Amino acid sequence: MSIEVSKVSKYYGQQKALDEVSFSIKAGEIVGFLGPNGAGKSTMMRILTTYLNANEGKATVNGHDVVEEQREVQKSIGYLPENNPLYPDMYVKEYLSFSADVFKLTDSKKRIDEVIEETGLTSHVGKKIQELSKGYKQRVGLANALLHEPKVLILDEPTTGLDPNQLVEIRQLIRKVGQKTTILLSTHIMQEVEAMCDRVIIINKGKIVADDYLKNLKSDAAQIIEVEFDYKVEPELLKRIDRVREVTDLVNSPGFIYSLRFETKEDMRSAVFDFAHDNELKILSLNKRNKNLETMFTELTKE
Ligand SMILES: Nc1ncnc2c1ncn2[C@@H]1O[C@H](COP(=O)(O)OP(=O)(O)OP(=O)(O)O)[C@@H](O)[C@H]1O
Repeated sequence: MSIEVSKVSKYYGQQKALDEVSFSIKAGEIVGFLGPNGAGKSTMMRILTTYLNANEGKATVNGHDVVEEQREVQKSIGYLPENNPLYPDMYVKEYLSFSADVFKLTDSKKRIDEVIEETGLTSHVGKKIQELSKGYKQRVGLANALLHEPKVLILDEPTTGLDPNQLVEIRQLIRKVGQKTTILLSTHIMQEVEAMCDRVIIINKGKIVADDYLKNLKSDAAQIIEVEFDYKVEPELLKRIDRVREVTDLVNSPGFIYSLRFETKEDMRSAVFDFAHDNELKILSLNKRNKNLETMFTELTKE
């Protein structure tokens, strides 16, 4: 296992930021660590990168204990912290050389050129970091995290503050890096996970509330049918349709539109047509969509 976390708890004073968190990540996986603000993502990442100690539980990275073998963990892990701390006055190459010295890399010149190439920084090496766009600053942060060829990369909200074009580029870069490296990345945006990850671990208020591969979560997704009738219908009546879980009267829309949520993979549109026929209603429009992962995330992390 690349990362193994077992019943880790962390307190800040009285506050429990992590509550018996357990998960394991196999070599080669790209895993999204998803949760709303304050869920405990950064705290977990700081524990894995040895910057913070847990109060209870055990965590290992590449088989090394994060408390007992900190040096070994640091050697085998690349970390891009939230807010990507860089030295704005340094030139890109100068900064990477400085980091390589800190890491005590041998043959650092060759390795620096490799990471510059890998992260698409070639045309920007002669620039000062402060002159770079946010997207290119993230590339420098990634290049820095990759310098010592870590087996595991930990990226804390790597795409925060990027514009849509930069977002696409950094996501592609992370996917590319993920072909050779195990990645755990945190975010509070579900689409982000869909764009980059094979698997998602959802954390809320310090507890893991879901941990699965995206392909499984997608196949479990329920369906939502939005239907417009020619007449007002009591939601209670709509709840009698077979397998309806929830009825929402979309009162803000013009017309009589209702959203019906079904917990089944079977296409339920014909049941809605039958309902309209039996109740002498006409269907003016009908729209079926699968419950997306965004909805699932909202449900799992609501107050
Ligand atoms: N140094 C600290 N001292 C006290 N409380 C802290 C400290 N760091 C984090 N916390 C609290 O612990 C909880 C978890 O915080 P953490 O930063 O790990 O969450 P997060 O999921 O990374 O959030 P965000 O997405 O906002 O970065 C929050 O309630 C936060 O206020």
